[in-house]
Amino acid sequence: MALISLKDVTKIYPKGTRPALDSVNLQIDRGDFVFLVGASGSGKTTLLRLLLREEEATEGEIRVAGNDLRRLKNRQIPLYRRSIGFVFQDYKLLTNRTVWQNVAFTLEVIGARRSTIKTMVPQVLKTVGLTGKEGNYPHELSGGEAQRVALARAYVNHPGILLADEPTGNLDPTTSLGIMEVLDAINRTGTTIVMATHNEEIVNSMRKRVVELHGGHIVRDERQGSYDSAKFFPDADVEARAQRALGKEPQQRQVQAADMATDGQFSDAGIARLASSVHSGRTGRYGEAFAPVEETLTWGKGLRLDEEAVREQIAQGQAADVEAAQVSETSEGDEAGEASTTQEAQAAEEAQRPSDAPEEGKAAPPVPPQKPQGTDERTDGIQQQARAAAERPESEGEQA
Ligand SMILES: Nc1ncnc2c1ncn2[C@@H]1O[C@H](COP(=O)(O)OP(=O)(O)OP(=O)(O)O)[C@@H](O)[C@H]1O
Repeated sequence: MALISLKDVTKIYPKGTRPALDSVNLQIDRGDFVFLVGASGSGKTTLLRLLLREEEATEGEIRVAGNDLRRLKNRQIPLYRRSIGFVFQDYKLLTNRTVWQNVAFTLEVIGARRSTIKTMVPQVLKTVGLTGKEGNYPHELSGGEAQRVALARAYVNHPGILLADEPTGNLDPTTSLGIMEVLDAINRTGTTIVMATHNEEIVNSMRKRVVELHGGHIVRDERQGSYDSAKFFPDADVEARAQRALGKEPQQRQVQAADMATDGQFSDAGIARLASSVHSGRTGRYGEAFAPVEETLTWGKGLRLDEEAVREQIAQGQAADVEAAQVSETSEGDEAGEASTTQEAQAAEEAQRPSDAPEEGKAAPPVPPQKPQGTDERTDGIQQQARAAAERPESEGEQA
């Protein structure tokens, strides 16, 4: 049975003029790595939000690891979400906590033992390449490092499923490569990954399953797919036609050259292709190999109900010890002039954990955690391959 299954799922937002998702059917197996692609507004984020149960489907059935999301009661949602890692484009780190504390927090709220935390946090920080940065606060990190903390936090309790919405959206090509290495390593431990992206370089290099949305419909589902933004961005199409009109062949897709440059040399061909492409210095249609997407993300703004639920609980005196943490997180977000972030909401909802705990037996079973299988070594291996690809003379790639 599929780990994730959507049957005739339609989502119409209260103010939506047309369905954000329209009769979507999708099955994702355990261990899959799925790229969700499609133009802005095609429904990628909506699909992820439905899986996280941040939004409810208007019609249709969604099952995740045996949970029928329609039947999930409000009090079961925090536990359900705890079994899913999620990563956003803009990190959502707790700004008043160090790298170590950000990662440890995820374990603390699920009641992990101090000794477990002491073992797990350094392991995961090593996996994402952040050893040595444990004491840094988020503002003392680069964008790539901050995203690695977000990944570490999403992964530290080895979720069966990791959802990522444009996790490389704000990052430069090399940093994006690092993030993809980590995601690839996480996927190899058995975690199912669903990642929304506009980044054709990544999709074309990694050759994973590609599910393409258009106007809320799935228009393509390929095992080892690619992504050609020319289909979605008229200017790219116009550019190609203009080149033809001038008697020039439009630029070869980078993936072909990258593919040939790395052919047969790396067991981890996807990352190696991406590394080769990134380090070749070739640029995409928009002048950058990894052009940042427009700031159109909507995901992560929908957890207010949970925050309300926490506030209510605090008011009822059920979580007096939680209040200080909740207030400090909220005021921090406010000080930054931002709406409270999903992570903060997650933190708040996680902070409910002690009062939730007795419910655990009744709640939907979490996605079985994945056992780490030498993630560190794999990541090291991938990094070595990436470095090797980076060190290869550029001319090789160009010749290919
Ligand atoms: N909270 C909301 N209320 C009303 N309409 C919404 C809401 N969130 C998204 N939509 C609409 O639903 C459609 C799908 O949006 P969604 O954010 O899922 O697209 P997307 O493919 O993730 O886009 P992007 O790549 O820009 O993030 C869009 O038409 C959008 O305007």
